[in-house]
Amino acid sequence: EEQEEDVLRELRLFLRNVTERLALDRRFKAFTKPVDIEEVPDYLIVIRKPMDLSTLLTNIDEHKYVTVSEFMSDADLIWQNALEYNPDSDPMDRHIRHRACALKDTVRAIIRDELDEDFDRVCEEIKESR
Ligand SMILES: CC(=O)c1nc(NC(=O)[C@H]2CNCCN2)sc1-c1cc(O)cc(O)c1
Repeated sequence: EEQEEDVLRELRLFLRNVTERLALDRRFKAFTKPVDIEEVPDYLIVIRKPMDLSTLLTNIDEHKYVTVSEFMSDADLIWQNALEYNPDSDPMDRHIRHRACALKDTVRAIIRDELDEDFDRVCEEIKESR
């Protein structure tokens, strides 16, 4: 009902704010847009579920997420994919892995510091009721 839509609207505002802050962070430039398959032709062979910060924003606007946990599953794909695609000792691989780990830690720190656990519980209850 109306109260549920108010909660989900507030969730979308929170998730957009988090995602936009990540997209403004220069460390995460490589994660802001889908990997360009022209530039990186083997990417889709290695990475089955591509994800990036602009796609997270599109998903938010399309009401894909009812809980923070669902959002986190997609957000985690970004750094997990980067670690998987860049496993080598190559300096570029190490550079991307370092940024992927920074993204993982930053997302978790923001959620820990800024997500109210009672609000999260209400979202989880809406999800279970659907
Ligand atoms: C996001 C990601 O996972 C990514 N990984 C890369 N790895 C490499 O280039 C390594 C792979 N091993 C051999 C030596 N090169 S480049 C790259 C990337 C960076 C951007 O600025 C935009 C973009 O779309 C993708």
